[in-house]
Amino acid sequence: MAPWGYEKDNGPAHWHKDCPIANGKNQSPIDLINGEVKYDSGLKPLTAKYVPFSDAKFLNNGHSVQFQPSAGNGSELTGGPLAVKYNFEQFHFHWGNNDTEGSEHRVDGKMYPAELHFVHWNSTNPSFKDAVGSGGPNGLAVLGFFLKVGAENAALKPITDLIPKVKDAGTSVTVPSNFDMQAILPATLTDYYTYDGSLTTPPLAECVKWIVFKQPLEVSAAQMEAFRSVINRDGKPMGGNYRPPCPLHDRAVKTSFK
Ligand SMILES: NS(=O)(=O)c1c(F)cccc1F
Ligand SMILES: [Zn+2]
Repeated sequence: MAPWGYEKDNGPAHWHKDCPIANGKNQSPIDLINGEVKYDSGLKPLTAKYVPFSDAKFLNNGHSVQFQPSAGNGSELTGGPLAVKYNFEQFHFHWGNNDTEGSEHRVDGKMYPAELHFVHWNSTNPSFKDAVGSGGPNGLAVLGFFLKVGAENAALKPITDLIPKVKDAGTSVTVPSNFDMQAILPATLTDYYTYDGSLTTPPLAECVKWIVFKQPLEVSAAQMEAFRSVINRDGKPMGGNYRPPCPLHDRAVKTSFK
């Protein structure tokens, strides 16, 4: 099989051949159906403490554009449904070729134009890779933010301004050290959905505590167009790099809000 992607010949319907867990019972993303979620008053806000990175790259890996520090720097996530501290690993995006599609998670069947994932790994493991393979839903904690078109996002502008420099697959650029990742996040990380799931790309490991925020972030139309100019490994627009929703099976989706 050609390396996995999102085209007809290598897209989500093919992934099960190399990753049989694709048909597992804890797969992501899912459709977050408000009539089926359950409020949990024990779910407190998340706390993200992000320290500016002196050496980080922004890269086009052929299926997303990704902010990737060269090493950890004490940036961490705690609180919410998490029992321990999680180390920041990377953030990346999924988006569509028009404003009616692009997000991985959906809310009552509605897709947003894009979704931003902040990936963290359980600090009781020696590395990100070990956390992915650690078994069970506590290896990674991924924060999901929906993006909708509106005002320009000043916190994301240093990143979206770099997109033209990573238009082609396999290219990367150094991110200025004064980039303030913390500024991307809302001041309080309160209203979210949380459930046990998987990576949404191969290897699709069922190792993720998903935390998807109810309130979308805004980006400008120009910032959305920047994403839509990115090219994938086959020389086609990368837009459409989202997996469709997977069956919930007997999982519960909890909310921190009523
Ligand atoms: N999309 S996702 O956030 O599940 C994800 C990860 F967490 C880790 C690696 C790749 C990837 F795509
Ligand atoms: Zn993702």
